[in-house]
This record gives sequence, C-alpha cells and structure tokens, in this order.
Amino acid sequence: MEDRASEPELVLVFSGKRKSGKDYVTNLIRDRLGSEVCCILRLSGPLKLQYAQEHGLDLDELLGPGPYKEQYRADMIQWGETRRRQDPGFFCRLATRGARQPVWVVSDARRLSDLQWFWSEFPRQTRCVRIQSSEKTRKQRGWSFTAGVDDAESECGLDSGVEFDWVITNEADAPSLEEQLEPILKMATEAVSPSSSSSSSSSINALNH
Ligand SMILES: Nc1ncnc2c1ncn2[C@@H]1O[C@H](COP(=O)(O)OP(=O)(O)O)[C@@H](O)[C@H]1O
Ligand SMILES: C[C@@](O)(CCOP(=O)(O)OP(=O)(O)O)CC(=O)O
Repeated sequence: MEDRASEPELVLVFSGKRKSGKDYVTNLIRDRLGSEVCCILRLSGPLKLQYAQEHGLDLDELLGPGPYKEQYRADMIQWGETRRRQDPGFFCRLATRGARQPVWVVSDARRLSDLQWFWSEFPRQTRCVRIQSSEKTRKQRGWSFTAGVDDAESECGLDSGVEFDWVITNEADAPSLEEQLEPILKMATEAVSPSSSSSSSSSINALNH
C-alpha cells in the first residue's frame, strides 16, 4: 500500500483505442466536475517524462496530440514494457503521486496490469470505463493502422476479458455523451457529497466490479 495523505473517493479508470476519444471524454468529465473535485491522471505522463529525458526529446510535443509522439510511439511502448516487466505498478504509482482531488480520472489504462493495480490499491473506489468508436470514426479523427502499435498489447491489452462498469460509444450517431456520461457524473457527485443524495457512498461501495 502506498503512503498517502488522503485517499480518493472515486477512481474512474478509462481505456480505449487511439482516437476513440479518451482525452476528449475525460476532459468533458473534469470540466463538468471542476478541477477542485476532479483531476485527470495519465499513466503515459511519467512514462513520457522519463523517456524524453533519456532520449533528449521535446516533452511538450510528446504530451501533445500532434504527429510528433507518433514517431516515437513504438519505441516508447517497448521502453515502457521493459519498465513494467520489472514493476507492473511503476507508472501507476508515479501518475497518482500527489493527486489530491477526491475524484481521479485515469485517462489511459492499456493493460490488465494497470487495472489490477487500481483494483488492488483502491478496491472500493475503482470503476472501469471503456470508450469505443468505430474504425471509420477513428480514421476521420486521424487514425491509421500502424503495425507494432495497433496490434500490440498497448492497444489490444483490454480488448477482452474485462467486465467494464460502463462502455461509452463516442460516435456522432450514438446517444449523446451527455446522456451516456450521466450515471458516471452522478456517481462522482454522490461520492464527493454522499449526503446530497439518497444513494450513500456505502451503496456505491456495494457495487461489484
Ligand atoms: N465526441 C467528439 N466530438 C468532437 N470531437 C471529438 C469527439 N471525440 C473525439 N474528438 C476529437 O477526436 C480527436 C481524437 O480524440 P482524443 O480524445 O485525442 O482521442 P484519444 O485520447 O483516445 O487518442 C481529437 O481531436 C478530439 O478532439
Ligand atoms: C507509450 C505510450 O504510453 C504512449 C501513449 O500515448 P498517449 O497516451 O498520448 O496515446 P493516445 O492518447 O492513445 O494517442 C503507450 C504505452 O503503451 O504505454
């Protein structure tokens, strides 16, 4: 167990393929809850920081949405795998260090070991959310298949074998994100102020994975 000043009330762990809209949807949630209540944690943050330092790269570009990070993605994946093999919780621990808000939104889980770390550290608070979009939509957002990336664990590690608490379809012809995110936002609101609703945190905690 980590040494923490305080524990989160709710940990929403998001996953989804490239260009499914993980950043878009998690930003929406953070904006709705406010940055005092909710923080976005990226497992790729500490990975990119250390990778940039070791390889003399531009960290801001690596963190940004542009094409720069794509040049290094396959190598970053390999580099990260080596670290994870030694210590599967390495990036999870670094990404969550110092987070103070009651609701954590982890925007980029990719492997079962990522989910296992959160389930093990925060069994009561952790919920898993999958973002899905069709290949057609992802292509319209700039995705194209890259061997060694889109067929690797980084993109496929959570394709099966996980029972997600929610699956969000981020498509123009799906129900609105507003509608789909409603139960998640409700749970977050109740988690931070349990007395404001008839549903107490104990009933939230009683939900199974
Ligand atoms: N529902 C949406 N409406 C409008 N634009 C979207 C939507 N979902 C994603 N996008 C856009 O598609 C692109 C990819 O989304 P992003 O959140 O960066 O995906 P990911 O983090 O999964 O790779 C971004 O430019 C983003 O703004
Ligand atoms: C090496 C990575 O951490 C790179 C992740 O970069 P981003 O989190 O920026 O990816 P997308 O939002 O899906 O485009 C992947 C990994 O396997 O750890």
